[in-house]
Amino acid sequence: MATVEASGSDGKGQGSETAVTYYRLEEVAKRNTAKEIWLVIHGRVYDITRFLNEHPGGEEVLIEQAGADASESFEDVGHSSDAREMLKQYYIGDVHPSDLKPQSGNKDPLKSSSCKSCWAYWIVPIVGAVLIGFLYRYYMAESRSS
Ligand code: HEM
Repeated sequence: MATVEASGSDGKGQGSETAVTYYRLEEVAKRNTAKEIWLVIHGRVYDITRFLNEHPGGEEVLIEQAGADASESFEDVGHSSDAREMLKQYYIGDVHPSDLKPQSGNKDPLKSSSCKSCWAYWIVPIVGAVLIGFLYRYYMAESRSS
C-alpha cells in the first residue's frame, strides 16, 4: 500500500507544497512485467511503462531493471541532462523512508556497517602513528647510549 504524506520537509524540491506518495520496495518489485514497469532511481519511484518503446537505449535494459533500484545502471550509462529531465514525467512518488538505504535512512552511524566517519577509522591510524613515534625515539635513545 502506498502512503501519502504532505511534503515540504524532505528537501528534495519536487514541489514542496504537494503531497508525496510513498511506496514500499516490495510494492515496486511487483511492477516488473512488460504491462507495468516501475523502477527506483535515487530514492524516487518511476512508472516507465509508457516509456518502454521510446527509450533510446532499448526496452531490454529497462525490463532487466524492472521493479528494482536502477540508480547504479542509470548512472553507469552516463545519461545526459535531457535524460534526467525526462525522468520527471514518469515520477510517481518516493521510496518509503523505512526502505531507504542506511546512508540516508539510518540515523545511528555507529550501527552502520558502511560507517566511514566512525571514530575507529581515524583513531586507529593516529594511535598507530604515535606508537611508532615513541618506539622510534626509544630505539634512537638506546642506540645513542650504547
Ligand atoms: C526512466 C529512466 C530512463 C530514462 C528517462 C532514460 C533516458 C535515456 C535517453 C534520453 C537516452 C539517450 C542518451 C542520453 O540522452 O543520455 C538513453 C540512452 C540509454 N539508456 Fe536510458 N534512460 C532511463 C533508464 C535507463 C536504465 C535503467 C538503463 C539501464 C541500463 C538505461 C540504459 C541506457 C542505454 C544503454 C542507453 C544507450 C546509451 C548509448 O547509446 O550511448 N537507461 N536513455
